[in-house]
Amino acid sequence: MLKNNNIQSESSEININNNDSEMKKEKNTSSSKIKTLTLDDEDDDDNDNNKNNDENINEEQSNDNNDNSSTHNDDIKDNVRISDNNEEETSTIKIFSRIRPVKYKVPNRYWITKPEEDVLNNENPLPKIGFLIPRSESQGLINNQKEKHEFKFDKVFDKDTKQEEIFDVVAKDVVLSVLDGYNGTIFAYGQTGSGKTFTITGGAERYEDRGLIPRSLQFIFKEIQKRTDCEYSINISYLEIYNESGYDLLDSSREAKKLEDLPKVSLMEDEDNKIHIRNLASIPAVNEEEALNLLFIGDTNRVISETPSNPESSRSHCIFIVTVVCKRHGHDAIRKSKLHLVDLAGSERVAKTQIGGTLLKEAKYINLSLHYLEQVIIALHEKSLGKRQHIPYRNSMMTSVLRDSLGGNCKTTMIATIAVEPELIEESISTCRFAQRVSLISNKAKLNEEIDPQLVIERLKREIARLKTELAIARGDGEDSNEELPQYEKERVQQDVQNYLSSDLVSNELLYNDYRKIRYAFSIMKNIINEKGVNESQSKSNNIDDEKNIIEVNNENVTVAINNNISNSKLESKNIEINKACERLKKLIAHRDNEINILIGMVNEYKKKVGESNISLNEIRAKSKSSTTTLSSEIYLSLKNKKNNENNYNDEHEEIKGKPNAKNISSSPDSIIDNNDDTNDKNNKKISIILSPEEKIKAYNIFIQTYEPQKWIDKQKLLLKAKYIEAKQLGETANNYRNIIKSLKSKLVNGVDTLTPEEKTKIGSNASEYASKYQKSYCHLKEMKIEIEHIQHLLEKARFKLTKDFEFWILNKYTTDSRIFNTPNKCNYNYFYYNKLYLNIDALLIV
Ligand SMILES: Nc1ncnc2c1ncn2[C@@H]1O[C@H](COP(=O)(O)OP(=O)(O)OP(=O)(O)O)[C@@H](O)[C@H]1O
Repeated sequence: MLKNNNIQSESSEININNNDSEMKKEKNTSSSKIKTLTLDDEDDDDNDNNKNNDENINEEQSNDNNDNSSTHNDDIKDNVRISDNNEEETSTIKIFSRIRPVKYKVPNRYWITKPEEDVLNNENPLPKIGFLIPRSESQGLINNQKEKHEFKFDKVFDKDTKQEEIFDVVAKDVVLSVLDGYNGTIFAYGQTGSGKTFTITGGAERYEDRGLIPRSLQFIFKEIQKRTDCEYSINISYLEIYNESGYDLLDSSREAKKLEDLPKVSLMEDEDNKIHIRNLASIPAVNEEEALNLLFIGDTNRVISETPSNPESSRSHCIFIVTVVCKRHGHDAIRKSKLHLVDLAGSERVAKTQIGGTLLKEAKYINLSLHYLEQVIIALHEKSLGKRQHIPYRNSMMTSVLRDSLGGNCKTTMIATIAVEPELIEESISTCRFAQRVSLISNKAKLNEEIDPQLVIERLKREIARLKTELAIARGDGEDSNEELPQYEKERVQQDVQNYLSSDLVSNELLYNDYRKIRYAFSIMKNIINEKGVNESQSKSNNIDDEKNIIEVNNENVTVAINNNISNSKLESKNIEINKACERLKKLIAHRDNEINILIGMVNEYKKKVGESNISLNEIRAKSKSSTTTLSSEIYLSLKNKKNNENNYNDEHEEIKGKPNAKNISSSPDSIIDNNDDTNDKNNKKISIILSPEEKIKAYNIFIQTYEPQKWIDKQKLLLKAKYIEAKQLGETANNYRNIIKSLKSKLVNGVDTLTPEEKTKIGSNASEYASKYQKSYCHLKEMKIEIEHIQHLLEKARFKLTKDFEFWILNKYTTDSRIFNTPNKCNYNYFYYNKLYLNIDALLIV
């Protein structure tokens, strides 16, 4: 059961370490006791250890080259213990590998060994993935280079594995544990382009390609519905770590054009060594749609703020956090757990990539943080062997955030994404080696349960009220008289009894110190029990008595019981009951009606948006017809306020400012550079290229002809249209069912006295048949809504990407080929300034 959580965005401080398993009062973690965490704030001995670890890595890697590389530690793997009190589970991190489909035909240099095929290793068989690196003939005849490399995994997923299977095997158990109150982490590791984002978030093309995040959200909300003994609240956060700085991806207050526009988060550590993320929004989601919407906001911010240096690859680490709070009915303790879904940046080594500039800077940061991750993993292994105590989590932001996921209070799973193209195999072997080390880490997942003082107060208040009532009765203070209970009091008691019987809450009690009310409540309950007994015996015997017709419309637990053959004295009250049940049914239908209208409104909106996205794709063309001064491309480049940059920046700034009449020129339709220097924020310069309408049309037409994703965009638009038609038909069918139910119901009500019992039975079973049809089409419509929203989101992302790609394309064209604009002189003039400015700014960004 999900708590209808209307709270605003929760505290902007997220506590990562939920490592208090014992019931205890929340400790005072006031800001005075929390200190800001600086990442280089590491003990000296760690630096020494880092050095040792470097050596260890090398040593381990060279070992791996010389002997069997199946280092997956079977002893530890088997050693999953559950402590006596069942609140703490020690287990090693599970590792999986997933092979990405090859992008072109390549020689097959890998194989998968299933456990049953592994005749040499029968004791603890695990699947293996193997790679072949043929010996290089250029190294001569005597060549000891190892050709075959094999690695064990808990499971190896081959190229054709569906996303659904990945979720079922890799994520389901972790998500279930999170709902039970344990922390869980799933992280993807692998080289650029090996399928980490595809696995964690999903593919950008098809609904079936949804990744672990949307599937986990769907699973969580479905599971919560089933768990009626608990009240859950779910909060979502989405963090991106780029070059050792953290950003909140769920910010929708500002129009982010680049990563630096997003709110920056910081890490704090309290006196209990718990890490808190400051300034990261934690937004409540009451249903799957809301949670998916937050994912979409984060994903869109991710796309918009993608660094231009390498648009094809994510150069940052992204962590999607689901916080689950569970209150069990009748318990004072609450369970608070977190699910981290982590998409790490590409793990390729800098040395191998011939890159420079911003890319090199990014790669260094990525490598550094992944290197620190590796160090943490090695240190954890050494700790398990008793060789060291301290783990250098604080060396990087990513390891600080994932502190509990690695060797802490968490059930962690890693998925190694593998590319098997021959030129990428070496990197894939590195990924597998990394995974083998990860598999050695042992985590202690604890049940994150703590007493909630609020719940205790509520329980004590109830207890006091009960004791007061009992005391009043014991003293004889309770009201008692021979007078009959007034009608309004009777109705109130009736309502109380109904609430009492329908509520799952243990806290829901009937407390009266008036004997008349107590007696009346008992009589109501007696009647209900008697009636229930009659109904049950009837349905058991499956023999519909001519005298008694019972119609059950099982639509969201609404049961309409109509009993015809009842004594005159009870007839009136039965009629009231029937009317009440009809009213409830009416309300339910009106409610559903409303929901269907909303859904239909929504699909209509999508239809409009499909039209709009057509417009947006041709936006530039359309707008340019009506305006001569519209910007076709605006690129906001943020200059960092670094002292060492300032001089460069000011020089550049002066140079542009010094150009004659920049502002006057901006109103002309010719291509110019508009240096918008009246902004207050000196660090945020806006550089615009203004093209004439003709130039814009021309540029866009050329761009779109070769824009590969356009084909996919067109296909998705068609698909969306088809889905819309399907949803509309489904909505109409549901409406028809609803109308039929309505007319059957009124037939029944109007014919209470005139219809024969057979007729009533028939109408009743018809109504229940249509109710279940209605329910089915309603559920189907709801599923379609999510699918339509997903496609819509993919299109939105594609639209952002198209805009960005067009901007960068136009920028490159500007700098390389001004002929397309047909105004060679002016373009050359602008090209000169623009190109110069752009390059300089790019240089400034490399701090
Ligand atoms: N299992 C798969 N099935 C189909 N396509 C896949 C699969 N894995 C990856 N792809 C495709 O390969 C491309 C690269 O994948 P993806 O972006 O997930 O890589 P990545 O590891 O996240 O890269 P980076 O580290 O650069 O972000 C994408 O176009 C993606 O759709």
